[in-house]
Amino acid sequence: MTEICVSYCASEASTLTESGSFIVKASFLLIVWTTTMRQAAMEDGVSAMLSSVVGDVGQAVHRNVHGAQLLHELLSAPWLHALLKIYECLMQFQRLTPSPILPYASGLSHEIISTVQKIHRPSAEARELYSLLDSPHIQALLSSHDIVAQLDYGPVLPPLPDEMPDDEEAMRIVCLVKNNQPLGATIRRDEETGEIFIARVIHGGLADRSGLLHPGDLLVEVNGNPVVGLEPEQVIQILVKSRGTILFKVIPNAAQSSSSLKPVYMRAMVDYCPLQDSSIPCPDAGMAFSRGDLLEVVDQSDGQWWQAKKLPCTVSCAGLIPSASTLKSKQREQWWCQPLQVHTCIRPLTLPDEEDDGTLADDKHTVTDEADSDVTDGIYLAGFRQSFRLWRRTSYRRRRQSCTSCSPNSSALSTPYEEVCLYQRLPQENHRLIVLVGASGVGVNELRKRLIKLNPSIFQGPVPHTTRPIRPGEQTGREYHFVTKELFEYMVCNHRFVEYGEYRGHLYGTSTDAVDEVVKRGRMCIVDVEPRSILTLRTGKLKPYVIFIKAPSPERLRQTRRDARIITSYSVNRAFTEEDLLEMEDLSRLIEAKYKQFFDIVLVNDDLQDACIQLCSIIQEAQDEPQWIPVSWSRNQE
Ligand SMILES: Nc1ncnc2c1ncn2[C@@H]1O[C@H](COP(=O)(O)OP(=O)(O)OP(=O)(O)O)[C@@H](O)[C@H]1O
Repeated sequence: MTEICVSYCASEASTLTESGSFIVKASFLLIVWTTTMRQAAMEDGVSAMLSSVVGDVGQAVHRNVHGAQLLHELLSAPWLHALLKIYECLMQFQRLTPSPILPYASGLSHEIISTVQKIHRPSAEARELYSLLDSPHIQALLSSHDIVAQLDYGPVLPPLPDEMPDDEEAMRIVCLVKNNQPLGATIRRDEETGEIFIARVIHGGLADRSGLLHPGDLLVEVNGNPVVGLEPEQVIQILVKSRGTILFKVIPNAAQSSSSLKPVYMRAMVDYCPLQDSSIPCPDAGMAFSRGDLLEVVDQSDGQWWQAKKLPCTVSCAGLIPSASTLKSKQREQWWCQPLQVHTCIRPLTLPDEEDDGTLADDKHTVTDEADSDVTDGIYLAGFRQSFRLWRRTSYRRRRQSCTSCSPNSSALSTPYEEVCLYQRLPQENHRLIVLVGASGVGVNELRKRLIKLNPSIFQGPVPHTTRPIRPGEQTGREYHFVTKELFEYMVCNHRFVEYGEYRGHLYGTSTDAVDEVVKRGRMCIVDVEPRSILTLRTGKLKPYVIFIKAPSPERLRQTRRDARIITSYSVNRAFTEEDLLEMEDLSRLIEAKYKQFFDIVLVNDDLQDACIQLCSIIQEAQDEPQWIPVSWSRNQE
């Protein structure tokens, strides 16, 4: 069965059933009229008033007044005249119905009796009033009055018979007024019977808001044209050609479910564009999204196509998106079509690095493995040593060259959506792990260092591990955890490192234990990792909050980094070259494109001072304000 989007424009007006009784759903127009012309109706009748307005509007049509034609068609519609006749009957009925002045006269009588009783020296009239009201006859009379006054004597319409004969199906007539909004419904044709059905109603669209059209409703007529046997495209043509109002005759779907669906929140882990998807039932109703977008999925009743809105939401109407299983099968298809990629990123630990042999290092600027200043307020800033940073820098480059396809989103098995929920950290809970990622040289370490220096009793970095020999003045557990190569390799085998690598024959790494240690001490742990390591850190226990440090615009990058210095494996503290800046911009773009679904926020490192202030307030919000986290993190705390 093909499904097609009803893309003409309409709005709800009224509906009638043809089985004797009527349901009147007054349009906005009628509501306005009833309030403004109620008084006029008492005297002249609304029908007469409508005729005179139609005459006036007719003159406006002759004068080519903008919109007058549409209004004239609307006001001349037979259904509106019929509706107003019904309204007049109801008004007349209301006028003839006596209405009580007081619905509860007995209450007033009791109030008067108790007031008179309290008078110190009652007058003769007061005494007479008291005996009158207190007499059983008057009390019985008032009580009978109240019973009658409180009864509703409105006309009771007979209910629809439960079991209607087959030849007398309840037909719903839905009258809609064309405007510039899409109807928000799709139709499909049953290939066996040729019948046209409403396939789906888009949440928040006009059809949904009218409450008159539902999935499964059988479309019988459109503007008086029987549609059985027509192709969906032909039905659409009728709709496109119609002007003013559109009349649908539908047989409601008896099995309609009235259950209100609870929205589910998902983070998109893949990109999707409905215009490039030939399998979507209606591309016009589709909603594009990209990785990292937060989606409010309002309808999952169809296993293949869900309905969702993008948050923060600016439109009331939902869009069609592929369900998780539909996206997964698409991913699998794509994966099989990809050319085979040989991954070269897996290298033995002991393989010497071409950049690591030391012969390339500038003799004048030998790397000494010293940090600018290791100590602040008597507290050591761990993780800022040059060798450790250089290992990160070289491993970055190597991976980038050799393994551009090795990203989470290229995997056929990656989850297309991640269910999320709002999480508010309680004061007694551990702080969330703060993860900074960014292109090499963009300023991740600078920002991290400034943050820790600002308040070392709150912010702290994990102490890295290394196999390089301890030097005089160093302490294990302060600059590094100095361990043997065997122990390091044992930890690697046991997945105890967030990331690790080799630099000039020595191994360096950040262990999960070191991160835990900071968190357990009640501090806020700030780590700077390669983007691919985010995956290792994404656990319910650490609840990482990932901040992507982004390079500013090319002009601002050149302006702000004019006096900045970087360390490379060739030299320490040299100025940025044009090549460095181009590489940084390129890498920044690449990282964002590949990993943005894991970022909680993006911070542009333009002016250093401003970036630092922003970082502080971002971290405070991350810890104290409600944030979206994967549902699995709130369930398990492993
Ligand atoms: N916004 C900025 N304005 C000016 N200079 C900056 C800014 N941010 C960082 N810098 C400077 O740029 C240089 C490189 O920054 P940093 O050492 O933090 O890089 P990084 O991102 O940690 O890269 P790597 O991990 O390769 O060392 C430093 O000298 C730093 O002071």
